[in-house]
Amino acid sequence: MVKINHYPESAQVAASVAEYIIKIQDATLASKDHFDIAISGGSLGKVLQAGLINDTSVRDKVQWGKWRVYFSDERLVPLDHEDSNYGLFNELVLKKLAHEGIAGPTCYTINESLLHETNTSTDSEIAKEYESFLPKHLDLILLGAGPDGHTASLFPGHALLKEESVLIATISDSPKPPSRRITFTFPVLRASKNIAFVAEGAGKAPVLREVFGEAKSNLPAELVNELDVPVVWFVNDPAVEGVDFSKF
Ligand SMILES: O=C(O)[C@H](O)[C@@H](O)[C@H](O)[C@H](O)COP(=O)(O)O
Repeated sequence: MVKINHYPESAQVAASVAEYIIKIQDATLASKDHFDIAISGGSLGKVLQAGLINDTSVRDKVQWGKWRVYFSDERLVPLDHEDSNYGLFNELVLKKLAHEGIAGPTCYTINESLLHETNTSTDSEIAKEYESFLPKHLDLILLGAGPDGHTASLFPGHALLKEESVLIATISDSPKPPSRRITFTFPVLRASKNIAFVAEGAGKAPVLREVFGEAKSNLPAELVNELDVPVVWFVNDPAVEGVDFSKF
């Protein structure tokens, strides 16, 4: 089941994403102690900062202390490196929360002690350890979509699209730098209770016309849409220019 929410302004996208997250957070916390949420890199950090922290009408509704935050993909660089997805979340969300005196979430990061700048022999240990952190079902996975249709670090035509034997895979040939990463595989996405995409900007329109088009594209973002999981897209109007919404 796929739903698309589109808005003229980025501020409206952020507000709508925040409202959606709070709804799932509240429904989740009504029956368990933690909210297991995965986030991605790219522009998502900015959206979360705008929607969940800067918007004071929402800020008090976020139960950060009960959040367990995972990363749908992570670049194999130190956590304070500018390419780190955790590093970005730290800069945009965690530091901002600390500055506001708000206690932050529990974050699951890659084990930096296993990271070597040039030697990739321990990358699979990093993936294996990260896999051990994952709950059976995430409550929500927030994804981005690249202009090539990739999501997390699952790239078009890559063998990892068919990976079923591990939950976290290593990738050493990512077409988008940096080339060494770990990523959720489809079994994790398939087991999630909810999935949402956030995609903004005219640069996304050509690929979203393919993802939502009549002809099957087999692009990773389209393969996520086809899962038996509720999938909601949050986009601004330029990102979906020319997209045919009739079947959604
Ligand atoms: O680590 C990564 O490369 C990101 O997780 C990636 O999958 C991102 O979500 C998309 O490329 C969309 O990026 P934007 O949000 O910047 O468009």
